[in-house]
Amino acid sequence: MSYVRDGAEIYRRSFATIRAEAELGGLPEDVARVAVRMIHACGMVDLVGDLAWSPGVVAAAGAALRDGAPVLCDAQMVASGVTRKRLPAGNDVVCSLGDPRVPELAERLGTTRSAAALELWRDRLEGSVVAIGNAPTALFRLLEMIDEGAGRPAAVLGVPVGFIGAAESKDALAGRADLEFLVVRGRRGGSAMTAAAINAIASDEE
Ligand SMILES: C/C1=C2N=C(/C=C3N=C(/C(C)=C4\N[C@@](C)([C@@H]5N=C1[C@](C)(CCC(=O)O)[C@H]5CC(=O)O)[C@@](C)(CC(=O)O)[C@@H]4CCC(=O)O)[C@@](C)(CC(=O)O)[C@@H]\3CCC(=O)O)C(C)(C)[C@@H]/2CCC(=O)O
Repeated sequence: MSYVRDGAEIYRRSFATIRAEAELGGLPEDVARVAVRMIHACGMVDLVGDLAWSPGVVAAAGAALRDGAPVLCDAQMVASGVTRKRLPAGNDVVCSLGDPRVPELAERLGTTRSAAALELWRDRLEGSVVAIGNAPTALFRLLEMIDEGAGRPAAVLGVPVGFIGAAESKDALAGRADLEFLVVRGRRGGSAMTAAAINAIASDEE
């Protein structure tokens, strides 16, 4: 059978197709580069219309990563998708969802495990890069924690997917003047897209 077998060539053609088909013209260059990689992860060139961002988000997240900030992820699927060799400072990629304390925390706090797991981020939140790709409750809880005085991340990529709370949690993030953020408005999102955004910000290489 005839098909492309060269990984680098597949990537080159994919990115060229996305740049030809997606309407990237209205995006700042740094956000466009992130959008291309997010589209690459989900195959939906119309994703651009759902993106919302604060003007400094890519620069802030990139600078934080170069300074060694950890990447705090809501789901292991997000953490697994981050390409470690793209990270500029051997950054820690943290997902606390599997910590043995989390089920009891969730029970006590009356919330999901995804939201409860953020309690274990408290000492690392300040200056971090937060990547939420699955759980709307984690994004809601992050905003509550920041309002309660927890550390302020350098940037928040808020891309949870789904039907219950996903759009609302991302609207809440996009309404924040005090945070650098990138969101995909509406129901679309997911771990792969979120990891792709981190990978784009972490390195200029395609
Ligand atoms: C309500 C939840 C949603 N999960 C979605 C989609 C996917 N989730 C997968 C997997 C394997 C996991 N999801 C959990 C995070 C689990 N999912 C939830 C919760 C019940 C609540 C989260 C919330 O509403 O904020 C959540 C459990 C919790 O108590 O927090 C997961 C921890 C469940 C588990 O396996 O224990 C697990 C994450 C594992 C990890 O990576 O660390 C899917 C792969 C579903 C599947 O198995 O088929 C899929 C992945 C989507 C993605 O790209 O990330 C929704 C649709 C996001 C949904 C939330 C919104 C809704 O409208 O329902």
